Amino acid sequence: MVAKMDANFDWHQGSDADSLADNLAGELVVKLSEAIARNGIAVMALSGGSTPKPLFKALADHDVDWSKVVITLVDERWVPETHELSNAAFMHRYLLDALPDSVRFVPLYQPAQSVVASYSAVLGNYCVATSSSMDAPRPFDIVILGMGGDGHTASFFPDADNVAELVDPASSSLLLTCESPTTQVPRITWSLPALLNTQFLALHFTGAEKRRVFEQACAGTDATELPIRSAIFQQQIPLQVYYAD
Ligand SMILES: O=C1O[C@H](COP(=O)(O)O)[C@@H](O)[C@H](O)[C@H]1O
Repeated sequence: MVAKMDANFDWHQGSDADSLADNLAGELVVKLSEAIARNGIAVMALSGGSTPKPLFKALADHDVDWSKVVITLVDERWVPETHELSNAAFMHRYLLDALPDSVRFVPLYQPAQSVVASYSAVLGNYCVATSSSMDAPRPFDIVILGMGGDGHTASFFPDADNVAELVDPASSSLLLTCESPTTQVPRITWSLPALLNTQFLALHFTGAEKRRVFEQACAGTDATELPIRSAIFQQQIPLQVYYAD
């Protein structure tokens, strides 16, 4: 008999989206400083979409040694930065452009390559930025996930052909591709094992509609149906849920 795994999360409720973002940004600054003190470097994977806008703005106001911070994306749409769907462009607009030039950013989109062919280039850039080797890339210190109304997180979409692989905690890949009827363009995403290999894992979302999706996710266990379950039902690292109505 397979034992039923419990949901593994702590709930942090904000009074509104802005104060939630301020609280989470304050926590991230502590985690960044701890990682820098421990390793001389802090590595943070952040989500795109629209929810993180106030978080990015709040984060940029903090005094951190940004020259010791490496930032990458949890996932990306396979489009250049000039495209309106680019998560990298979103991150530049609301975070990177407000930080000192010394901060290191590892984008996931590689011009002039197919998404699958880009894995080793992305990983290579990540390893150079984090002073680690391709055999043992440095784990993340911080991962901030988002969630869509369909229960997707990262680019783990429920209607993707490869959804079982996307939510597989034993996947041997660090990067994966996602194509589905709802994604508009192909996507690249860090895999579930890569994202769970972190010191701090948070899920940041707002609004009653998404809260219902989260509650529905907690009530079942099939992660191919609601991929956010892959972050809720795992025993590697407690998920810190940051929510406001
Ligand atoms: O497509 C994406 O959507 C999710 C959630 O986005 P939001 O606009 O509803 O906040 C995001 O977490 C993911 O990184 C992004 O690529």
